[in-house]
Amino acid sequence: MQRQTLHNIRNELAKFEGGSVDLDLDDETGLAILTLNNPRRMNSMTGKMMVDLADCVSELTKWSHGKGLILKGQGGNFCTGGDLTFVKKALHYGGEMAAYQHDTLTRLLNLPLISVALVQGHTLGGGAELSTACDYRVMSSTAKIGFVQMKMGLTTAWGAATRLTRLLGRRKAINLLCSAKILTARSALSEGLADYVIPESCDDELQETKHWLLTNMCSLDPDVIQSLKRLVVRADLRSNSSYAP
Ligand SMILES: CCCC(=O)SCCNC(=O)CCNC(=O)[C@H](O)C(C)(C)COP(=O)(O)OP(=O)(O)OC[C@H]1O[C@@H](n2cnc3c(N)ncnc32)[C@H](O)[C@@H]1OP(=O)(O)O
Repeated sequence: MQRQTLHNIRNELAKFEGGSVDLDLDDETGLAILTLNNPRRMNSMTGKMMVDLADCVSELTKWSHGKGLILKGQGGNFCTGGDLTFVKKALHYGGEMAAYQHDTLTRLLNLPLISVALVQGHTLGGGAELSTACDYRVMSSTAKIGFVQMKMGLTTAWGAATRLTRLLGRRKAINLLCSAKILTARSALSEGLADYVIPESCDDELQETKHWLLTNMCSLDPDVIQSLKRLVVRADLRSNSSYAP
């Protein structure tokens, strides 16, 4: 999509205020924390949050010290999708909103950083879609995740049908999308949607996720990690021509 068109959509989305998306970069560990911050509405996304997320992703592309990224929600839930008060007001703008999110989430997935969604509490609809824009999903033992859009008569609009099919294959993707079932962390792990379930006894899930990422995949130099991730992205893009919604 043309930059000018995205710029115009951005100006419209920015009018729908509420919440924020906050970025914290730690040069020492090489880990960035990206926080969806609208806890009163379970971190569901307003137009302004979509714009914030796009800006954070742009900032992350320039972070030379970076190795990994953790995407999380504030206050115990990951994200329950679009903020329904905003979505109802912006229904006429659904196509543009989808195109904007699609561009941002493709850029997020293709960042030269190893990304993990820390899935806690409720992760529904667009929230489940967001989690698939990370390389990995670490889940709290009590978290639940579901692509529930079809219950509202909607399809996935933020690119998850494509990403889920790549992750799990056609049969599982169709099953999750068309049943709208909500998976526990254990079921998500056995389906291959989650990569690690944090033990119930853990009292600091963010710290545990940082440890999981640093010890498993981010122990090397940032230059090496960024180069390897770029190679994987290039290989992926070569074998699949586009990320459609
Ligand atoms: C545009 C992309 C496609 C989409 O993402 S469509 C949206 C898909 N998401 C959903 O359908 C989730 C809607 N929410 C729910 O079903 C329930 O809130 C949920 C997550 C099961 C939690 O239930 P409970 O534990 O009983 O809590 P609750 O309902 O009282 O929620 C607490 C407060 O959070 C609010 N909330 C949760 N999800 C929201 C959303 N997506 N948009 C706007 N507000 C949302 C909810 O309205 C409530 O606020 P309040 O206390 O009534 O002011």
